[in-house]
Amino acid sequence: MKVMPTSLPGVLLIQPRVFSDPRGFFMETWQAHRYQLEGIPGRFVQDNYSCSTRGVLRGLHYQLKHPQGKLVYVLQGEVFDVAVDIRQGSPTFGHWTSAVLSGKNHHQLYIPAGFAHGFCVLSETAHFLYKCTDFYEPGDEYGLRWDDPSLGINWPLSAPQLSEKDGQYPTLDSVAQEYLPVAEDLR
Ligand SMILES: Cc1cn([C@H]2C[C@H](O)[C@@H](COP(=O)(O)OP(=O)(O)O[C@H]3O[C@H](C)C(=O)[C@H](O)[C@H]3O)O2)c(=O)[nH]c1=O
Repeated sequence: MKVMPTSLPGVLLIQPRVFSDPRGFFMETWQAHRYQLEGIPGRFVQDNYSCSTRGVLRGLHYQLKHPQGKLVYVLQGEVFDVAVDIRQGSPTFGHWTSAVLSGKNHHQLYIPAGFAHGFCVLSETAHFLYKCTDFYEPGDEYGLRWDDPSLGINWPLSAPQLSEKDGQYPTLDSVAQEYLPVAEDLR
């Protein structure tokens, strides 16, 4: 397994070891000890699975009371995945990083708690799995506009299919500080 830093400290790109043979392939998608050695927490409490069609964009979402760290990957299809540092006081506040995750490259992205997360689908369908470090709390869902000009994310599409909720989120510069997570080491 190879783990590489990204332009955002704490956000890690993981290339798990894949064992291919004439039957197909085998890979471990998570292993607490090995991932903890690479700085990825061993405490995931919830797995999520979403399926989306080409052109769908889910995000940019974050939580406040129960901020979720996420280990995200694609079983089938291809997505452009984005993490945005929105932690108050962070030196990389307002910066973003991205990775193309697919059922072919098997890459994973670890996104720490306190970051906004989203992805758009580049294939006919994308089966998206992720592990979360905290539980989902219906009243604890917040988000930012996918096309926030102050973020300048280079999405590889221009007219995504959004949920009604995702189409109404504010820009980062219009969100009051108390509605933004605090960097854990600054708590
Ligand atoms: C996230 C979540 C949702 N739900 C229910 C709530 C809704 O009735 C339905 C769809 O939820 P939503 O439209 O928020 O799903 P996504 O747009 O995929 O949201 C996710 O998308 C981005 C990319 C993320 O990183 C977050 O995990 C999450 O915000 O599932 C649950 O029951 N449990 C959950 O953990």
